[in-house]
Amino acid sequence: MHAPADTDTIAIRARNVTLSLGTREAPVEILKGIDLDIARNESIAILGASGSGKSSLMAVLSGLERASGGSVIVDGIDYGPLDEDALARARRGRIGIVLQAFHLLPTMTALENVAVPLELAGDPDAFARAAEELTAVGLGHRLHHYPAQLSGGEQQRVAIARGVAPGPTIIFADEPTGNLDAATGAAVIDLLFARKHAAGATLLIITHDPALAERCGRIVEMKDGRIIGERRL
Ligand SMILES: Nc1ncnc2c1ncn2[C@@H]1O[C@H](COP(=O)(O)OP(=O)(O)OP(=O)(O)O)[C@@H](O)[C@H]1O
Repeated sequence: MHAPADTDTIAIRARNVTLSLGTREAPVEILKGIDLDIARNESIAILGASGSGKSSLMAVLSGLERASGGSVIVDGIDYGPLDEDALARARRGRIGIVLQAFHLLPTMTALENVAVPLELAGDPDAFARAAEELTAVGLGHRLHHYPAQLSGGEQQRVAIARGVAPGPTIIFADEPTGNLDAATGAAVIDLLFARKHAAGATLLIITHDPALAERCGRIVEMKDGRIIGERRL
């Protein structure tokens, strides 16, 4: 495994990435040859209609799903030759994922939702670190509340704290404002960008909200498993 020369500037490099799911008899081609370079510290929005392949692309770039073809190099590490354990190690501490708030575990408090993944990753100060991160997203007074006791915006802030707490170099956010009203969504995005800047991380946001996409420095548009356009702001 060798690092390409431009590891210093490129966070993610995807080359001719394909993804086929479904069965062997009836494969469904979901990603159809994606080429994408994402620079370090960049903020990039992947915009596209429902079913265009945005979440699938995020899954492949974040190492949750393996590409069927092509190559994915993240932080200079080629995912291709890695076995499951090596891939999990490569993701740990490097990739932060902010999902929609409903993915919080309902039986755990806000603090536990953030701390337990840190603890599982071997952080000896998991609870202190989690409390710090929740305080940074304005939830220092809600540490022991369960998700059902929090508003939608507060739950999304817990999801941000959970994604950002391990100090990732790349943050992936899938529809982070999906279930929020416009004002709450804008506040959540302010917070996501603030945490991105504090961490000096690269940020990739999946959305079908053009207003959210405009907050990023670069917008890539997908349709039917392909990138069909891009613009820089
Ligand atoms: N496991 C699977 N098997 C077969 N097809 C799948 C599978 N997972 C996703 N798909 C299909 O792949 C396509 C892309 O899905 P994906 O979730 O990546 O789109 P998306 O752009 O993120 O959509 P949305 O905005 O609705 O979340 C869809 O047509 C979906 O039905």
